[in-house]
Amino acid sequence: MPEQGREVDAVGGTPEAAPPAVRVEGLGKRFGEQVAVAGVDLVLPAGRFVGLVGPNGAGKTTTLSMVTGLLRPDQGRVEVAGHDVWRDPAAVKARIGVLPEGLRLFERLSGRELLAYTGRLRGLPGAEVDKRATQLLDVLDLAGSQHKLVIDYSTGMRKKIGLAAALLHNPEVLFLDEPFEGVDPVSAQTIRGVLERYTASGATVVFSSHVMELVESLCDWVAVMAAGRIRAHGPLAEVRGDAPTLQRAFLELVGAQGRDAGESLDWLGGAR
Ligand SMILES: Nc1ncnc2c1ncn2[C@@H]1O[C@H](COP(=O)(O)OP(=O)(O)OP(=O)(O)O)[C@@H](O)[C@H]1O
Repeated sequence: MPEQGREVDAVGGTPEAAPPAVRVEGLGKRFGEQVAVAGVDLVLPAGRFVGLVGPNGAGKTTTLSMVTGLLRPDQGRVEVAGHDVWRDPAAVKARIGVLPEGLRLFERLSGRELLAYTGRLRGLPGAEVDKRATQLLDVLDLAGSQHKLVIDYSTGMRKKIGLAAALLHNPEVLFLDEPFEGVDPVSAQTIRGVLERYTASGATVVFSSHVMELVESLCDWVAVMAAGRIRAHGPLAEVRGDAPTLQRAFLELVGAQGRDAGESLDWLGGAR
């Protein structure tokens, strides 16, 4: 598939019996004249920490929205944990947790109430919801703010309560759009710990990010997207190839090496 760019590995040793966490075939979406996703084929094996990276406007959010059942594709199909997202949405939604971009929460609930409500919507028994909510609030350092209304939360606190809500039912696959944006370094470290523990238990995390160092240090599987297409995907080491860092490999893959870094802004800076 030359138009899909280089596929650097097969499914990475996942046993035949276990369905991949995500299987995407011929996925496409356009908004008027703008092609946001231009026919993506992608297989993400289960149990991995997957990073979806790409420049602004590459189509990451549109892809994640279609994969998680939030946006209907124009073409193609998506399976998550072996279930078709658009034919069997209830089965998929029971198995996934989502932290979308521009997270919309029930603003007039407190953090604790939001988790109680989410847990009950997920069909968990009340006592179990309370137990898990207490643990998540504690681990994510939100216990002190649990009775504050969500509308009064900071950006980072909103990410953390959104993450707690997405994890509450212990999903098989967790999708996170820019989970570390607006999160302070201490909280980022906490979130990392939670996610590492979660994937170590066999679950899958798929997250989008612009921060290559973060992706390099967290992920064992990477998909690089540009202009609506997958440029490369596979184990981190293979996508990085001979490049010294993922950042360098990324710049080469998306064709941004040597781009004019502001030389044309001859009026900027200097003496007035
Ligand atoms: N609702 C929409 N209406 C019109 N165009 C859209 C819409 N959503 C996305 N697009 C366009 O589709 C393309 C892909 O956008 P998308 O948000 O998926 O990119 P992204 O990789 O998530 O970018 P970023 O890293 O900046 O968040 C862009 O050109 C964007 O302008």
